Amino acid sequence: MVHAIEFQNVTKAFQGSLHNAVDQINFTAEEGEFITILGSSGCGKTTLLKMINRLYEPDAGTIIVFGENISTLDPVKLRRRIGYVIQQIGLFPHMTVGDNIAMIPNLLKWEKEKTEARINQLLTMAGLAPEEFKNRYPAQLSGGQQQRVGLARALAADPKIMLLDEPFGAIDSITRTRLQDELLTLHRGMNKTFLFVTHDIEEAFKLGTRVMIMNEGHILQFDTPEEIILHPADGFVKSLVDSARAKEQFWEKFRYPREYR
Ligand SMILES: Nc1ncnc2c1ncn2[C@@H]1O[C@H](COP(=O)(O)OP(=O)(O)OP(=O)(O)O)[C@@H](O)[C@H]1O
Repeated sequence: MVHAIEFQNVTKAFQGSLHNAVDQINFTAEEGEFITILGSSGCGKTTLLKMINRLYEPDAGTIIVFGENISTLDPVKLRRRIGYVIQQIGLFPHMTVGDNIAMIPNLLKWEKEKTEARINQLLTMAGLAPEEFKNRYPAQLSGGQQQRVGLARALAADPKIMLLDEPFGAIDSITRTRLQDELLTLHRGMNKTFLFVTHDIEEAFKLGTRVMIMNEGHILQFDTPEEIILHPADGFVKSLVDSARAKEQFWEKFRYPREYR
């Protein structure tokens, strides 16, 4: 079976650090999964994600994406096949919303009409009327709208994998809840693999079909939210779950039918 993503004994250390940022990690992610990666600051979440699009190179181990060892691929071409959304959004301020979304299609030399249709489709999907938003500049958008455009841009060339690094971290909680719901709906309509980094346990359990819990460069548990709640792998995971389940909103995730999770 070809996995969407496979990590085989992957290790990454940064100079001057006492322990490995990511230490001998093994896991597989399948097509269509929504995986959330949860852990406290500095546990290696971002490092893990950035190795998938080769913004970081591992010191040891192998990463395989849809059957291909990514170390053998051209990093630039690999990145065009993988959507990437970060907290800081990274929209180009001097480019309109439409041009931001068209960035990868233009690099891939799509026909103008095809790109135009894709911009309209993605903006509509992101809840932004194309005629109203296409020609605006990022500074003329709210934070939540900018994040929607960031998502639309990452989806432009229809990547099979989406890497999302705390995309809603800087957004107020009301907008954040709405964006989470929209992202779930979006994911349901696509057969894409999402890897979503967060340090917010409620967000991780609400969004993830499986949750990867990390600590100090290791994966402590990687399972469905239900399994983690029922059978926490160790004391660390148990205390994490206990701290969250006391809060009412933790249970909101169960609004979502099981077959979608
Ligand atoms: N470019 C870098 N140079 C040196 N050390 C780094 C670099 N990037 C990350 N590290 C270190 O590697 C470890 C893991 O960092 P990483 O950014 O992956 O953590 P994280 O779990 O994403 O944290 P956060 O939630 O704070 O973003 C940390 O100890 C960090 O200080």
